[in-house]
Amino acid sequence: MLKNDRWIAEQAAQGMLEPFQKGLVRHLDPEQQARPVLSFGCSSYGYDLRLSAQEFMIFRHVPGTVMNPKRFNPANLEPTPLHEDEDGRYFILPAHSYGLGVALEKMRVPPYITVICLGKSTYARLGIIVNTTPAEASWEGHLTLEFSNSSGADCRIYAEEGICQLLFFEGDPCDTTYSDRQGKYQHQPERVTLARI
Ligand SMILES: O=c1ccn([C@H]2C[C@H](O)[C@@H](COP(=O)(O)OP(=O)(O)OP(=O)(O)O)O2)c(=O)[nH]1
Repeated sequence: MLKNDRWIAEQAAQGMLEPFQKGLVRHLDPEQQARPVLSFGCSSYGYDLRLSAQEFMIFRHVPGTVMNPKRFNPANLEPTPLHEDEDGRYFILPAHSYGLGVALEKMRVPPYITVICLGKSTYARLGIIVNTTPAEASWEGHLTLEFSNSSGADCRIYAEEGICQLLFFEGDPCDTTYSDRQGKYQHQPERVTLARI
């Protein structure tokens, strides 16, 4: 079953999401409608995560090499700077490129839950595709987030604002959780975690 806002708030109080924002935030100063932000926080049946300002990396071609998921070469990734102006803090994902960021929130997935991560409509309308795969039962840490800019224009990706939406699905109890099998991506810090084998 897809879990609702009440359940998400109850679980967040027990550590599922830190920090937790009850209700969707659309302005940093709601009183004055000052500085609109890409929305984040709890929605009816999901939670919109924020992108951390800590780090954003972009893939580049290293001449003469082919990427190998069994031997990932960190030289294929280049950190990109954080910019700031009156609209907020942001990274730039160039046209037709692929980038990795990290979620600001720490997650602790309950043992009977699978979390699906999807994009936000506002970014989707600009050609940004979120490629994040499910977060598994009893996985803990900061999600590494994967983005493709499928458009022909460079795009701002705002830090500390909404970046993707989580859906929480309850399943029948499983025999072995991600924590039980000591998965290699357990306890990711608030930094981009590279592919491992
Ligand atoms: O985009 C993603 C997707 C998942 N995760 C985290 C949560 C998830 O529970 C864990 C492992 O993901 P998955 O099982 O898909 O990884 P795998 O490639 O199958 O590796 P493993 O052998 O550890 O399962 O990594 C991320 O940080 N970012």
